[in-house]
Amino acid sequence: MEKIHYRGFWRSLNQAWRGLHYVWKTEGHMQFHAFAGVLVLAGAWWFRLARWEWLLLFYAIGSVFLSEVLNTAVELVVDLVQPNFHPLAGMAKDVAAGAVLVTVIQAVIIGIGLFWLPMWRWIGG
Ligand SMILES: Nc1ncnc2c1ncn2[C@@H]1O[C@H](COP(=O)(O)OP(=O)(O)OP(=O)(O)O)[C@@H](O)[C@H]1O
Repeated sequence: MEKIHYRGFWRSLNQAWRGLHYVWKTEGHMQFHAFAGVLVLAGAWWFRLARWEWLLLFYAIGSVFLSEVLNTAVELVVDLVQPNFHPLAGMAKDVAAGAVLVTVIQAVIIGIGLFWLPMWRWIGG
């Protein structure tokens, strides 16, 4: 019984990983978000941000990744159920894209809030 649970766990993990791999391969935006995330974390290291600031950045970056993954899932389902043009299909995709925009705006606001002071000091302001 335990063994079946164990196998189920690894299979689920493998399926989730396959989903993430699909998003990475097919969504150029995801690669851009990852690149931006790495830059932001490098900035956090450079400016020696506090631990709580790192946590906030991870939260912001994770939110963007999460919304992009869910957006891709919505696009796939919409294309599956409505491959032809339909206003509702388009709106469903637009709404899902709106979720990504919300998290990106949130991340930008968090980034500005955390970085403006260290950057201001760094440029000698
Ligand atoms: N079946 C459809 N019916 C009507 N409009 C659609 C349909 N599919 C897509 N659209 C419109 O085209 C836009 C782009 O859809 P598409 O599937 O190309 O997403 P995408 O450009 O790949 O998005 P992303 O860049 O986030 O991956 C949607 O936001 C929607 O407005």
